[in-house]
Amino acid sequence: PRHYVASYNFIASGSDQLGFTSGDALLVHAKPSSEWWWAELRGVKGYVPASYLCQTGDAGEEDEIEDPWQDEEYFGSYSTLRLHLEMLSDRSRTETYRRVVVSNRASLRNKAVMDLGCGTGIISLFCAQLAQPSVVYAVEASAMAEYTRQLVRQNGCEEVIRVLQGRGEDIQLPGKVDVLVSEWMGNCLVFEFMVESVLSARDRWLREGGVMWPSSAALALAPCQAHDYFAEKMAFWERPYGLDFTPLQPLAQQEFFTKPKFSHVMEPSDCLASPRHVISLNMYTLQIKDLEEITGQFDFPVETSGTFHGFTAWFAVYFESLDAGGTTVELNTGPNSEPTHWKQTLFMLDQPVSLNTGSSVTGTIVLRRNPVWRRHMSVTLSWNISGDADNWCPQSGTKTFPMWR
Ligand SMILES: NC(=[NH2+])NCCC[C@H]1O[C@@H](n2cnc3c(N)ncnc32)[C@H](O)[C@@H]1O
Repeated sequence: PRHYVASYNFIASGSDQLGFTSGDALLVHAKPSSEWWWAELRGVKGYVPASYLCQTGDAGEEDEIEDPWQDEEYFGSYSTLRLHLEMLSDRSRTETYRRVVVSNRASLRNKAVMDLGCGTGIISLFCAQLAQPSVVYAVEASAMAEYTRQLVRQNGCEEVIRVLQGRGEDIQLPGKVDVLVSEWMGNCLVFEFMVESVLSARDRWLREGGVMWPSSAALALAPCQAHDYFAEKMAFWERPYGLDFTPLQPLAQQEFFTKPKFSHVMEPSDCLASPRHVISLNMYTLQIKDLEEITGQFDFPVETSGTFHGFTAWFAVYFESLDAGGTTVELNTGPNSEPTHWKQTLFMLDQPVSLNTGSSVTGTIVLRRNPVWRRHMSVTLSWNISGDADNWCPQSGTKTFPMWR
């Protein structure tokens, strides 16, 4: 963050704007655009007009406008093998995409396909190797694209696959495509918000009546116990080495339970109620503006008495057949399916609550996209425990988890 002083008064006109008086010292946290910056004044944050401010201290040295998509860091992370190895090593994920190609091989004949965010090109290679599309546009923004070209040649697919290095938003295709396939899913389905790039490519390049793979997506949720995680991060401070370290527990709650826990492996037996799909996305009708705030409702009848430590979330995506009436292929990242590299995401409550069968946990989940950092979001879970008269614990609560900003 950098210090600026206000040269003029500014009256805020939107709920997300920050008003100030000439002479105020503001802290600028981010510069998502050259017109509006994200700043703080006396603990309040909001958008401010950049032209009203001038830098204090080392004036003149203008720091670069930060990219709200953090594309340099994002695509940088995909230019090394680490993430590609993780994804390719995820057999459930990769075999599912292969199964989609194989079960649609006849209908893929002579079709034009776009593989958005192809990475090493695995999906494109499946298409060219296991079916006979007329062309596959393999689009990849990171430096990996150079190697993807080599892999295409190495596997004799250069007749069919054309690797285009660039962002899906920027590249030009010679024509529209019949199928838009992508592996865009992040934690809690939308983290990283690559889904926006997929929708942008759909609107630009998918022909009328073309097919989206995945065709739909769902976020699943369940109230759960997480005894191991709670013991490891919170109960630990009760009596380490015979000493009482409980004054550290508020710190532990802040440090370990404020953000969601990625890559959590939940046992099916940890579920206190049958998991539900709380959010469903239709990839044909979903609009980019819908991504700003996605809300789901839930009502979980408690089936297993136990300790309600938090909620666990995961996703499933569905690939409809190119043939009317053909079978839909599912990729499910939940605790009852083949493990995947996404595993599940655990949201820990501040205080565990004991739950008895007969009660129910009802409430909402809201995914709110970060207005400044466009690949980030927050998840707000609000719950109400009803139908358990003899329970003295707090009956309702709400908690907002940043992912990550
Ligand atoms: N499932 C995920 N969470 N990530 C897996 C796919 C991500 C791959 O798509 C590439 N990628 C991501 N966004 C884009 C984009 N807009 N244009 C081109 N390539 C992209 C990225 O460089 C990486 O190789």
